[in-house]
Amino acid sequence: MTYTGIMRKLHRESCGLCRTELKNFGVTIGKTEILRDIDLHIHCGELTALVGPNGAGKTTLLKAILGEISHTGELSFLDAGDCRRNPIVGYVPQRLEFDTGSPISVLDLFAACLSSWPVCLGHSRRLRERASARLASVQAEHLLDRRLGDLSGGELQRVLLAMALDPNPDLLLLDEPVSGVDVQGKEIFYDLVSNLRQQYDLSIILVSHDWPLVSRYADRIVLLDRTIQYCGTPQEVFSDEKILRSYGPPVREEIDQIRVKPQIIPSGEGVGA
Ligand SMILES: Nc1ncnc2c1ncn2[C@@H]1O[C@H](COP(=O)(O)OP(=O)(O)OP(=O)(O)O)[C@@H](O)[C@H]1O
Repeated sequence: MTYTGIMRKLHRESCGLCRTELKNFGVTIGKTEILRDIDLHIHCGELTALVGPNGAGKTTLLKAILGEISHTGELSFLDAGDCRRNPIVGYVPQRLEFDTGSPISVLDLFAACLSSWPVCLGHSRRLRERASARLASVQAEHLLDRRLGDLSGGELQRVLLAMALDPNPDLLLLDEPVSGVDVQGKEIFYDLVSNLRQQYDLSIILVSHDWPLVSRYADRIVLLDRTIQYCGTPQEVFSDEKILRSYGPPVREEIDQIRVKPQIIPSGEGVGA
């Protein structure tokens, strides 16, 4: 195979070799230990759903991976050539806080993040093309000149997703990215994420309380409560009576519904946490 052929394979299909590794990872804030003993491999082309009760430490884990708060243990990215380095991390927050009456456009937002040139002095053609291409990858090119405050919840999250893909991340973090969005908007968003995972061979961690969506889109589920309680495919999680028992009545009901109307799409076998 030629070099170009290999590169195309690495970048367009899941090579299964690249991974972000968390080893003996923990977070302590003040005297409070919030996370401990997290050992996790997140492979390329894989969507890992992070599920757990309120206060389990899900957001804290994402913040520590992003470097917003300090952690103990190791975080590294291993590429297909076995080179270890810090991962490039993309992040889509639950929501973006901004003044909805502000005249700022989607292009202005890209400009503020991608360039040091003052937004009020206009945008270069190059920046416009770059933002446009990123938006096209999430089917949102038409939103480029729209005012941020005029976007629907689903459209805004797609814009944030496009921004999280620039530069190409090794690991994409999604923190309940569509919690306030209607069912159709949610499906559009997750279909996109699922396609991007394959197209760009992305590793993704998705925090969600939405069991039906998780069962449909995740390759792997990590149950977190201060540390990893369980790690397995959706099929393994939903067929483990012990796990179902320990996840309380509300979750149990949702899971029972999923089992009555199965939505699980079989995925790869490896769960190697
Ligand atoms: N800066 C902080 N100082 C002290 N404790 C904190 C701090 N930030 C978070 N915590 C605590 O850490 C625990 C985990 O919080 P975190 O927000 O990560 O949970 P979560 O799993 O994301 O919860 P939820 O599902 O409700 O969003 C909580 O008990 C929270 O009160």
